Parts: sequence; C-alpha cells; structure tokens
Amino acid sequence: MKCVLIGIAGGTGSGKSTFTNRLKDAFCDDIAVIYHDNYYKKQDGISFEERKKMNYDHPEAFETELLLEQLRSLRAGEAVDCPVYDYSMHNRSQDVVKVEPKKVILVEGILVFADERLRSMFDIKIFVEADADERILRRVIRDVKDRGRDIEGVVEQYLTTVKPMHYLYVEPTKPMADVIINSGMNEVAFQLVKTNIEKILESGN
Ligand SMILES: Nc1ncnc2c1ncn2[C@@H]1O[C@H](COP(=O)(O)OP(=O)(O)O)[C@@H](O)[C@H]1O
Ligand SMILES: Nc1ccn([C@@H]2O[C@H](COP(=O)(O)O)[C@@H](O)[C@H]2O)c(=O)n1
Repeated sequence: MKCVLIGIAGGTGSGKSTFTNRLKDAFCDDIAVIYHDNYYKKQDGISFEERKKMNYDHPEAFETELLLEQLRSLRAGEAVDCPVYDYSMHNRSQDVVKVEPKKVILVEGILVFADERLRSMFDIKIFVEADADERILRRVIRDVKDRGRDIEGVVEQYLTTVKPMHYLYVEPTKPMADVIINSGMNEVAFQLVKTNIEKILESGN
C-alpha cells in the first residue's frame, strides 16, 4: 500500500487543528492523524515550575526522531503507539494511542516543516496562516479554557518564546508549503483537499 503523508503547519492559533479535525471528521478511520505536539520531549526529571518556563516553540523541544521512526513504521504497514501530551502538566502523559497504518496520514504541528528530515517525507505540504493578532486572541481563549492556563501566563509566554520562535522557525517554513490557506475554516480549501484525499483513497495503489 502506498502511503501519502500530508503535513499541516502554521503558527499557533492559525487553525491547523481546526482544518485537520474537519478532515478527520470527514474521513474518520479511513485516514490517520498524528499531532507533533504529542512528541514534546518527556520531562519527568524536571519540576512543574521548571517545565512551565520552558521554550515549547523551539524545534529542540520535540522528540522528532520518535515521530520520524513512527512515520517510517506506518509507511511500512506497521501500527505504532503514539505518545500523548498533557498541556496542563507540561509533560507527556502515561497514555499511548495506537495508530494503524492508513493510505493517508495527516501530520499536524507548528514546526512540521522546520525539520528537513520530516519535511522531505511529506507528499503534500499545507500551511495555514492567520494574522498574529487573531492567533494570539484565539490562543488566550483556548489556553485558558482547554489547557489549564491563566491570562498573565499566556501573555508572558507569548512575548518571551512563542512570538520570537514563530518568526525564527515557523514563518520561514511558509514558502516551503505547496498550498497556503488563509483559514482552517476556509470551505474552498477544505473541499479541494478533501477531493484530493478521496482520489487517493479510491486509487488502487
Ligand atoms: N477562522 C476561525 N475563526 C474563528 N475561530 C477560529 C478560526 N480558526 C480557529 N478558530 C478557533 O481558534 C482556536 C485555535 O484554533 P486551532 O485550530 O486549535 O489552532 P492551531 O491548531 O493552529 O493552534 C480554536 O478554539 C478554534 O476553534
Ligand atoms: N507544555 C506546553 C507545550 C506546548 N505549548 C504550546 O503549544 C503550542 C503549539 O500548539 P498549537 O495547537 O497552538 O499549534 C506552541 O506554541 C507551544 O507554545 C505550551 O504552551 N505548553
């Protein structure tokens, strides 16, 4: 079975997960979805207070080697146990999620195009963009509602690490994408990608 890997990158709050989850809802178990965030390095030996202060927007924050290894396994037709990240603890949880090999695999994350080894595995590269002010406003609401954060902490983290790392590592990957979409809610972009995936799933390879 030929496996098609689709990378979905973009800044924090741009709408990557929104776009990815719409595709997942459309195709359910016919496709696999992997989130780079689940591959943030394990930080068991560091206190919660220390973990809180770490830079989570630098490529070194991720165990990308494990993601590469698991994507190779999936391409070879083997199921993998993906790690699961707990944002409220700033650490990996004890859980794993079994992901079965599929003909189409979506890989989503802020930095999935920043690592050349990962970038070169993608057959299709999509970048979701949104203005920085919209992204941070969405992030404040999401982080407080869903990720156990307070407003002061979100603002401090944004100014010290998220914003500078975005311009150093995320934004420069935008021109590397095959397609740049202006919103995770863009219906035309969604239909184009959906049709493409349908064709891949219908093809006999
Ligand atoms: N175009 C949009 N308009 C309004 N809200 C949006 C839009 N895109 C995403 N959101 C909301 O913003 C938040 C962050 O979006 P998300 O898709 O999780 O971004 P990302 O995965 O890129 O960080 C979510 O609560 C989502 O519902
Ligand atoms: N412990 C952590 C780990 C990551 N983050 C932030 O998550 C952002 C990436 O996820 P998106 O859904 O927003 O793309 C990234 O910008 C990290 O700063 C965190 O806050 N805490």
